[in-house]
Amino acid sequence: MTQVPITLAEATEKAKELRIQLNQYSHEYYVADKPTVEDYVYDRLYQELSDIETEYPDLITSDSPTQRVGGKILQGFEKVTHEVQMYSLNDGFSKEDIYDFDERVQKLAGKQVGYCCELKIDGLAISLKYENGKFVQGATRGDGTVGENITENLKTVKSIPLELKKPISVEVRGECYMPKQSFVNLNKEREEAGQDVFANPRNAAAGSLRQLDTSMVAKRNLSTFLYTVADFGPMTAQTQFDALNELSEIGFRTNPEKKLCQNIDEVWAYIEEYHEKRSELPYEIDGIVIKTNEFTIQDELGFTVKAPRWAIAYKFPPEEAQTVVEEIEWT
Ligand SMILES: NC(=O)c1cnc(OC2CCCC2)nc1N
Repeated sequence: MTQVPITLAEATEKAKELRIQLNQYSHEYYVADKPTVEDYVYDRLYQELSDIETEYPDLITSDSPTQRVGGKILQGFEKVTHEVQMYSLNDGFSKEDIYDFDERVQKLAGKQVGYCCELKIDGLAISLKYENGKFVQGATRGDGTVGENITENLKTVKSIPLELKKPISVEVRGECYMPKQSFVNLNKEREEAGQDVFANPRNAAAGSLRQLDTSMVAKRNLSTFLYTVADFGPMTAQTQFDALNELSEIGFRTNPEKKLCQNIDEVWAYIEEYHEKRSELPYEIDGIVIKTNEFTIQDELGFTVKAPRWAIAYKFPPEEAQTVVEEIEWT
């Protein structure tokens, strides 16, 4: 047990200092993927904060790192109506589909347009709402109009900031996913415990977010990549590429592999590049998402009932079953 400051005033000051320091270390590790301290440094400061909060429970704040471990047992998930519909994507399966998409876009836009290309993360679409910089609501996509309130579960996902770098009110959307290695470890644990294993990381992420015991979610090492701004608040980006950078600046985790392509040939080259690199990535992708970069063009092209006209998802052919080469024990 570390020495707990004797006065409430000292404890209040020390708790605030520790929260800021721990949240910074957590951002570096879980959002920026650039940790600057060893785990034991984090753990020691965490223990100090936890001791102070145990001594002075009134000092616990919603953005304290101690709140990430969950521990609530939920009765169920309330419904949430998305003010801005969460659209799905039209799919393309061939080079021809992608070139046809480009032809349609150029015809509608009346000019050559640039595209923002993003890896298509194979997870679960989520929506995150912030008021004055504080995380206030997290929800699943559901049918695009009505989803489920999974705020308590998403609070345990370390890459989701509980407080933004600016006290702004925005709604953002992205993918919650389980890294490949976490999926392998989880299935190994489940197999050893005689439980059913998950078929793929996407199902494992979905199953984890449906847990009613939030401490279970905290242990599943889920992560996120954010890619859409539904309510811009004071955000100023005028293109998708800039929006991704702005999301990162205010504290969200975004995927670093994005590329701004000047024409569809560059888009196709990007698709081939990441079809090659797919197996090396620490998370599963099932394709590439191609979006017209300028928001003015997106506004011009608009949406069909279910999907934007200004985007298409190129789906990779299903991965050949990985032939696992068993290590032959040579006697
Ligand atoms: N799974 C993904 O990685 C992904 C999915 N969707 C989108 O954008 C859609 C969202 C609504 C209109 C375009 N982008 C992505 N990167």
